Amino acid sequence: MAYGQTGAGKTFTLSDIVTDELVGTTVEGIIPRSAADIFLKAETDKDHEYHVSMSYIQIYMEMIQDLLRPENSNLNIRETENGEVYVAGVEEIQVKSVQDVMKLLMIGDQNRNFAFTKLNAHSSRSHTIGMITVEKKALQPPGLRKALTERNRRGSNLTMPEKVLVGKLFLVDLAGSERLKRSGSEGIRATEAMSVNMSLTTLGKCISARADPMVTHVPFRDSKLTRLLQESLGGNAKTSLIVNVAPCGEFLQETFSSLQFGSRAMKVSTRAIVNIEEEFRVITKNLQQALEIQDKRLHSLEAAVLSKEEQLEAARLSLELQTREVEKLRKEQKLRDEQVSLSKKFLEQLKDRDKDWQNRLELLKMAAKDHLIEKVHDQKEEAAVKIQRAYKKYYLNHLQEEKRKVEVVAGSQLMVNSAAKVFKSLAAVDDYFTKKT
Ligand SMILES: Nc1ncnc2c1ncn2[C@@H]1O[C@H](COP(=O)(O)OP(=O)(O)OP(=O)(O)O)[C@@H](O)[C@H]1O
Repeated sequence: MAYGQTGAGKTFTLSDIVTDELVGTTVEGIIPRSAADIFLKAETDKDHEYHVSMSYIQIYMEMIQDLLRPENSNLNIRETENGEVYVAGVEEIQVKSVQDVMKLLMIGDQNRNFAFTKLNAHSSRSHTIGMITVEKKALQPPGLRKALTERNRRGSNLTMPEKVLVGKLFLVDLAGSERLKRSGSEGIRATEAMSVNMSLTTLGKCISARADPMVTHVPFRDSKLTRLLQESLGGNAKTSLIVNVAPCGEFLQETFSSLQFGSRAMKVSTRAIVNIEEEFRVITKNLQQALEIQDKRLHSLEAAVLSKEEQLEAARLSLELQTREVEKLRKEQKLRDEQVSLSKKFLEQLKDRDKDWQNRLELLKMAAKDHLIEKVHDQKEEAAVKIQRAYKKYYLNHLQEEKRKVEVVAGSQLMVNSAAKVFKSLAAVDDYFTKKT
């Protein structure tokens, strides 16, 4: 971390690579040197695998901007469950060489200058923080890797969690620490200067608090800078503070306060421990797999629930239809019952009427019978009379005829006697019929 007034050489110390072509020497800042150290170590260590990534941000007026993705201009600081502070959503780019690191620094500085030109501000008004994360993982012995591959081929899904060392290097180029009065700022410049002042003052307070074992509260949360550097200021970290001072007498006051700041910082002791974590990629992969399985289960459960809901809905509809049908049938049955009851009543009435009619019919029959008998009797008698008359007429005619014949044959006595007998019998018949009529 480089502290000092503007122009005192903080950026030069941290990131510049200056080549003196006349003498043929190159002076490199701390960042290129640190990166070179890291990559040299990674290259020569054959027992471990290294993964190096880099982020580059600036804090301007208490806003965190990602210099590798400048559109992310107001990032938030978050804390993990372990109390590790990090910038949420910051771009982390893998780097494989010092050149990669310097290229990203250059891109970040260009974005920073572009942003400041747009704001008509000076780059010394912001703190820049380059973060290099190194993950060191022990390589798996080839035999173990082979055995694992073999087991997985047979259907297992084994991923052996590996222990990795994780280290973070914060390279902090603080904003110029000159006094507000000297910067002679007004308006937005004054606000910028106050913001820088506030964060540097908070940094001083945190360092003082850390340096004093009697003080328990350290105001890390008072500024974004101290919040982010919380671990570096006396926590689980190794911290180096470079105080840059200008050699001119003109800046005596600034030089004095910068040295005071440095001397306070010297009292702060840090305690670094090795950060061993399970490799997050393996954990992520395992979690991802577990998540996918859960997702699938969830989907199938959702589908099952959906199908059950559909079945339930169908059953509910069917029940509703059946209930309506039953209700309809019940009403129809009620109507039918009413009709049956009415029909029964009507039938009873009909029966009564039928009885009545039967009686009447009987009476009529009897009357008709009597009438018929009477009529038949009359007709019989009438017919008998008619027959008697017809007989009488016939016998009379016959007798007349016989008489005439007798008269014709009157010559014989026998005939006369016979005739007399006939006349006698005829007279008897005539008498009989005459009596009858
Ligand atoms: N030790 C040095 N040798 C040669 N040149 C230097 C040295 N220190 C600083 N300079 C030069 O001084 C100028 C200002 O330095 P630099 O930009 O590093 O200051 P700074 O403290 O980072 O300022 P700011 O706060 O504005 O960022 C640069 O041109 C730089 O090259």
